[in-house]
Amino acid sequence: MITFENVSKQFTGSEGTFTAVKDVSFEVQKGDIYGVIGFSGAGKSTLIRTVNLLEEPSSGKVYVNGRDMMTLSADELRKERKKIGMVFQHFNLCESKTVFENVAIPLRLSKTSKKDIQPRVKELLQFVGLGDKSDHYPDQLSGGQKQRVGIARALATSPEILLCDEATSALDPDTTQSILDLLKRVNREFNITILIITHEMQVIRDICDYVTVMENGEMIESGSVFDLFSRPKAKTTRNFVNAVMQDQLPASVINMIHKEGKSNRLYRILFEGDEAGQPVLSQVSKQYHLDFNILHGQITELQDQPFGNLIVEFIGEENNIQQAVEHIGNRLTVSEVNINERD
Ligand SMILES: Nc1ncnc2c1ncn2[C@@H]1O[C@H](COP(=O)(O)OP(=O)(O)OP(=O)(O)O)[C@@H](O)[C@H]1O
Repeated sequence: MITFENVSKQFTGSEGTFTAVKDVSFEVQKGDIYGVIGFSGAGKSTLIRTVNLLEEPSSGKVYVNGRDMMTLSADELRKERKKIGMVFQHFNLCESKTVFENVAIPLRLSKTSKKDIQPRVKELLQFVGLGDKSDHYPDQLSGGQKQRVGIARALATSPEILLCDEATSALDPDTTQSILDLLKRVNREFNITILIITHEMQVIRDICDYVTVMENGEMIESGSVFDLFSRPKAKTTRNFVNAVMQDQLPASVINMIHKEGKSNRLYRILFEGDEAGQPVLSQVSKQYHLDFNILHGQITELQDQPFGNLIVEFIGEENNIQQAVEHIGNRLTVSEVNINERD
């Protein structure tokens, strides 16, 4: 649906040329929610803006529905842009217009007949939960409500793609969650493909199917959200994952282990899908006569599947521990944790 092929973008200013995006290639399939995560300045905004050519790539290509956006005539580009809605971090609402009029803007621009505008806007406001705010002005709304107006406006012309540029970054955690739930409904109910850029790993965890991690303009890691969370490779990715999954032992636990001077073995166990519901630890504990101590971790949901990441200490005979780990490894992902080398 959206293909980035070796996309690079340079900006030239008084201080010379700066490369904001370097050789980025990935594909967003129809119906997916695809996230791009990175710190400030990683090049995310520049990249997302190449999709509707708000920013022209310096080299490489961006295809939308198989069409190279750079080769379109002005008229064709206008038509393609109608199929791409955009949601912004700071909402970009027109403060002097009512909620109704803000949502109607794209309909008026696309010359929708007056009699069709009224029911369409009403339907959109109902969908985003603002059916009673039609005559309000933006300054009478909370941040979350403003973003709902922004989403309704982006959906007005029934786009196939929604681009979200840090759509939740200006919102508090509860409001973020409600906007993410709304974006998920947009995706599921209208089958709209969503490309979202963010610096918040929670956004990736909660709604995305696939993710690309960017750093200094480059893609450093890419894959399904499940794979990236369960097996992050790059250091930056691990830091992002750790921010929401707490998959590293906290210093207090490490200090406690050092203080006790115990040499028992610690293992990281990843539970995925159906396995997350199985009593694996109590089974091996009985079978191999071991005690176990869950030192850290959590069970959460990724892409609508349970996912657990636990750090467990086994206490017992070395031989039994080895057999238990082998047993667990036949069903789950298990690896030894060395507390002296933080991974
Ligand atoms: N029009 C421009 N002219 C010059 N430099 C630019 C321009 N737009 C972006 N940049 C630079 O390109 C780099 C990437 O910016 P970009 O906004 O794409 O990053 P980002 O990952 O979206 O970060 P943020 O979340 O802070 O916007 C930054 O160093 C920025 O200063």
